[in-house]
Amino acid sequence: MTHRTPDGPEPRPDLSKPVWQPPGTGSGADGEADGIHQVVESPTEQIAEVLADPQATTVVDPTAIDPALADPEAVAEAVAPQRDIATAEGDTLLEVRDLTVEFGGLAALSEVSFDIRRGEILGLIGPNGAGKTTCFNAITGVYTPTRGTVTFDGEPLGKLKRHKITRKGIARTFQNVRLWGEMTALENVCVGTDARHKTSVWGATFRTPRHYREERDAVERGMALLEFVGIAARATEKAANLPYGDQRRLEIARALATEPKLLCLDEPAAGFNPSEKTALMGLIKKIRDDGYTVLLIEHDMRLVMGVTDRIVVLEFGRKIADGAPREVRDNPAVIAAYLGVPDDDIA
Ligand SMILES: Nc1ncnc2c1ncn2[C@@H]1O[C@H](COP(=O)(O)OP(=O)(O)OP(=O)(O)O)[C@@H](O)[C@H]1O
Repeated sequence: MTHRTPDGPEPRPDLSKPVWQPPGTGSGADGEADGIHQVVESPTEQIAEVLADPQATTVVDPTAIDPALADPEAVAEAVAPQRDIATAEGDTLLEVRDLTVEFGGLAALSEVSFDIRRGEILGLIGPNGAGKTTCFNAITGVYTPTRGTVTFDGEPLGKLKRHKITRKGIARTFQNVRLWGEMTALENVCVGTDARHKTSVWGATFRTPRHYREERDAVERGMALLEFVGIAARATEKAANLPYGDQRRLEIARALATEPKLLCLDEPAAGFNPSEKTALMGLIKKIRDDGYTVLLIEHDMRLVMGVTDRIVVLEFGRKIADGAPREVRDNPAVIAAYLGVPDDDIA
């Protein structure tokens, strides 16, 4: 079976079967590969068994699969293996300068500049059509800016393609859920880890020891990620069968699987009820506390005010405010933009 990526026709590996083979059945012709099989231990084997079971679409007990998943600290460590950031927290991670995106004659984004600092949650807000998604798309390589620059971790992103930007450490979720519906939750997350794999096509074809090791690590980290976002019990459920809220969490887990330095969330709470929104706020803070930097587009002001460290406000493609949540909330231009006060009335 060929899986398609949400954005394009790139063929995906078939992960609907266990991602490795039992000892003695490997296609590797030499004993080396079998040697690797023999060091595969539970919990990985147990996860493989669960995945191999065609009836395994029900709730599983993650801690029965891997007792380490009961320890939140161990889970947090597995989710963010690089979280001891070499550069100090608070340094600039992403620099947007004079970013302009035009569609025909329409400027969806005009000369927008802001920074994202390491370890913060930055909110990007604004009324409908303000240019938030366009800004996201220009940062993540979906659109090529008409003018302006985006510098990430000290390097200009220029006209880099999306997958190269992902490899540099920017991951995102989309306004509309984009998952591989026929794949299980765990498989969706394991695909996210592909971005960090070093196995060559040759290595994958001939199933080298490194290939096995990477697949095994992907499954173990995948389970930790699902536990981290709160859906490990649904690991073996097809993504399409998950409740909507869990699908949103799965998207976040899959984005985290690429080990990003910056996680961009495009309206992650869209369609949530108030209690789901509160729970999501907790998750976003937990992600930040685990060492990630987060860029959050969100319509819900309460959520944005409650979770962000700083906020950038756009209106009609231009930045109208930038600051701490309280400053932004009290800014007359922001109030006018949201409440539709005539320009003349703005102090
Ligand atoms: N691919 C495109 N082609 C033409 N116009 C576009 C395109 N993408 C966005 N726009 C226009 O650019 C402007 C900004 O849209 P954008 O989606 O970035 O706003 P937004 O702040 O994310 O809005 P919303 O909150 O409704 O999602 C809008 O006028 C929109 O119609």
